Amino acid sequence: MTAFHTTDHQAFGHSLSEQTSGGGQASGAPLVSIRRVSKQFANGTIAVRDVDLDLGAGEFVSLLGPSGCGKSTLLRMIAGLGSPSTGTIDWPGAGEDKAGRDLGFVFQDPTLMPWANALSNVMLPLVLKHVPKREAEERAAQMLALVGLKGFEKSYPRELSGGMKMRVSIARALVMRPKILLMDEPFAALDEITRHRLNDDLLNLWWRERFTAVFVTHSVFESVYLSQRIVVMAARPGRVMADLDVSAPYPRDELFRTSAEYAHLCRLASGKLKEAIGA
Ligand SMILES: Nc1ncnc2c1ncn2[C@@H]1O[C@H](COP(=O)(O)OP(=O)(O)OP(=O)(O)O)[C@@H](O)[C@H]1O
Repeated sequence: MTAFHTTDHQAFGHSLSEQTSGGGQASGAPLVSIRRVSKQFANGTIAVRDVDLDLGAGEFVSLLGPSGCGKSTLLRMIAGLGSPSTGTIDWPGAGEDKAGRDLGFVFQDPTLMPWANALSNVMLPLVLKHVPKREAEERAAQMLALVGLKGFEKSYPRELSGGMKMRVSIARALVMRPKILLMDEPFAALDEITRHRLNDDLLNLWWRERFTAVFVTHSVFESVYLSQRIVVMAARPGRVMADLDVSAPYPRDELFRTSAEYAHLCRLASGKLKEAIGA
């Protein structure tokens, strides 16, 4: 597990502490290293400016900020879906070849193929990599079981609830066992109970599989519940305002969600977000 420079969290127990470097410096070689990245679109909008961030292997990081602060733009650039106007995004362990950038992406919309059942949807990345059919079926079925959809392999997207469709989407993103899972507000359209359940199951999955998770959200509550680190962003131009270390231990569950510590952490993160919005 990656360790971070912290200021006060030992002294205050359950607290948020700010990274002293301001650049999110993980110890050891980071999985992804973002340096002075800016993105200006053709219409002149500066979506992000001068972002410095390291993403360490195995950590759970949220990008938290108001609408328009560049969270999605940053996530998409990490995924290679669009390049920075200036600055660099490196994968130190992956070499020059982009194929070494081993990632899965989950969008807010599950984007499933409506004509294919759950198993076939999850098999898609394996089929594209020419994995033999039998093996692809087995791996996709295992992944569906891991996201809690055993027994729904033959179901079509129209037969699944919003939460179940999102589970299929996560299974599809994880079926190649990527090192990093990038998620762009994956649960924003779901009701609160379903969202809580998916948060819990995502954490269990992350704990078990040890991928790096980067989670874009507007929600202070969701970011505190899930993350080891919260990168708070501000808009116009999109930039990083704070990099917070969430000290609460895992596993996190319903007890944590209803605890005074969680409420306290949410208050602190909310304060940081307000500062960012006011900046
Ligand atoms: N393709 C594009 N062309 C021009 N401007 C864009 C494009 N994509 C995003 N933007 C602008 O860049 C800024 C950042 O957008 P982005 O979607 O990254 O923010 P966000 O924090 O993810 O917002 P939200 O939470 O609403 O999804 C916004 O002002 C947006 O309008």
